[in-house]
This record gives sequence, C-alpha cells and structure tokens, in this order.
Amino acid sequence: MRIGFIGGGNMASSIIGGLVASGFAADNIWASDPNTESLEKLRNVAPVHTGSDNHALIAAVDIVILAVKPQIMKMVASDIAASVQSQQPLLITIAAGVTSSSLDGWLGGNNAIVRCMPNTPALVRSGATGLFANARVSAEQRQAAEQILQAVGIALWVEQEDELDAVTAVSGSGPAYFFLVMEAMQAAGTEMGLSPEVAKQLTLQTALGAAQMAINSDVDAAELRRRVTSPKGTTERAINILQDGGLTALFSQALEGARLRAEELAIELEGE
Ligand SMILES: NC(=O)C1=CN([C@@H]2O[C@H](COP(=O)(O)OP(=O)(O)OC[C@H]3O[C@@H](n4cnc5c(N)ncnc54)[C@H](OP(=O)(O)O)[C@@H]3O)[C@@H](O)[C@H]2O)C=CC1
Ligand SMILES: O=C(O)[C@@H]1CCC=N1
Repeated sequence: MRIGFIGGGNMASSIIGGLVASGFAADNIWASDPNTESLEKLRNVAPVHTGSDNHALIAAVDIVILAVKPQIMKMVASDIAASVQSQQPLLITIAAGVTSSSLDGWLGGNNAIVRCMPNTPALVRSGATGLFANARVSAEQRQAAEQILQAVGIALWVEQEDELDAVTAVSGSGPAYFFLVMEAMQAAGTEMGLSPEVAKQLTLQTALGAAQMAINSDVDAAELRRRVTSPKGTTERAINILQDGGLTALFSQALEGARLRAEELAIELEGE
C-alpha cells in the first residue's frame, strides 16, 4: 500500500508520524506541498518521499490523502482532476466541511472517496477519527482507510455524512478544549504559588491519569468524578463553582458552535 499526502502541514505530519511509529514503512509514503519548510519538517518526522508536484504524487501511489485547508480544496481538486480520473486512486479527505459530493464534483465525478475527521493526537498514536465512505468505495478500500487511521488511534465509521460535523465538534476540535483546560489549570496553580514547572507537570499528569482511568474503567466519567468528590471536601467546592458558572451548558454551546461552523463551511465551500 503506497500512500500519498497532498498538503504536508500539521495534520499530514501527525498522521505520518503515527503511521511510521506503528511500523508503516516511510519508503511507502509520499507528500507533496509547495511549502518547502513544511516538507523539511515532514522529513524530520520520517524519511518520506517529498516533492511539490501533486500529479507526480498521484502517479506514484494507490491512496491519496487530501490534507490541504478546506478553502483551497476546490482549487487543488480541480487541478488534479485529470490525474485522479486516469489513476482512480482511493481518495481520503480530512478537510473540515468539504462534503464528499462537492469533492467528487471538483474531481470530475465517480470517485471512491472516504471522508474522515481525524485529530492531532494521531501524532502520538492516540488519535480519534470518524470516517464516512461514499457509494463508490469498495469493501477492500474501506478496510485500507480504516487500517491507516487505526494505525494512529481509534477509527469509527458513521452511517450519515452529516454526523461528521458532530465528530468535528467533539474530537476534531476536541484536543483544543482539553489544552485550554490545561492552560487554565496551570495558570491557576501558578497564581496560587506553585512554580510554573510544577503546576505544568501536576496538570499534565492529572490529565493523563484521568483519561487513562476513564478509558480503563467499567464505570462512567460521572461516577469517577463522584469518587474524587468527598462530601463537603475540596473537589465539591471546585465542582460547584464550575457548575454554577454554567460549564456544562457552555460546553454544549461551544460544541454546537463548532458543529454549526462545520455545516457553514460546507455551504460556503459548495457555493464557491
Ligand atoms: N489541525 C487539525 O487539528 C485538524 C485539521 N483537519 C483538516 O486538515 C486539513 C489540513 O489542516 P492542517 O494540517 O492543520 O493545515 P496546514 O496549513 O498545516 O497544512 C496544509 C498544507 O497544505 C499546503 N498547501 C497549500 N497549497 C497546496 C497545494 N496546492 N498542494 C499541496 N499542498 C498545498 C500548505 O502550504 P502553505 O502553508 O504554503 O499554504 C500547508 O503546508 C484541513 O483541511 C483541516 O480542516 C482535520 C482534523 C484536525
Ligand atoms: O479548526 C478547524 O477547523 C480544524 C478542524 C478540526 C480541527 N481543526
């Protein structure tokens, strides 16, 4: 299986890093990008084939992963349409808000397309990806797409393409929410007199421990939270302040905002 990335930025780098760490040969990975700095960073992640010619990349691989920004996807897709029509690779798009039907149209039609929404923890093989396959994708191609994304974390199929907007809100953008919580906890610890380094280490280890416990536990997050919360204790005070401040409703609004933005992006991009 030879895989080519069109767009060698942050996400391509995360997925390539994860693939190679999982044992996939760097020699079977191609990346093309006009930005020589991005390509240099990629080569520091793994010794993959790099270049700036998207057509040459398509000729070299079996699977093309489209990893450019949503706003330039139409331009990039229109430019490679002839090569895609002649080579008929499996196409995997990771762009937020670009629907499989828009992409298929820009690429000249009748293409096998897997649309997915990964996240940056793919770099450390802890990614979470939602996938959707259009009707042209064969069972073998589905398996290949799943294998690539599973090499860098968990990969879950959705039945309806619009579910990917919710996946984007939960796990695509999700790492940023946890990073924000980490920033806020580190800052609060420092304000209370801990050194920045100690506040940082305690925060990060706590995040890791909480996630590991939640993944390994047979009880849900609410029960794990209750087990930390002693009656009339310190956690109870903190949780009450967070809940009185509307944290749960705020998360609901924030994720709905992200989902709506994904929907808007699709409409904006279709209209271009
Ligand atoms: N970042 C994230 O957490 C996630 C991102 N995504 C999706 O992944 C996609 C990529 O995002 P991200 O990696 O963050 O973006 P980046 O900007 O880091 O990477 C995109 C790369 O594509 C390059 N590029 C521009 N034009 C072309 C072209 N014609 N041919 C090939 N490459 C080109 C860019 O170069 P230059 O810098 O010169 O423009 C850049 O290096 C987006 O569509 C995004 O929606 C999905 C899930 C999570
Ligand atoms: O913020 C964004 O639009 C992209 C999609 C999910 C994560 N980053």
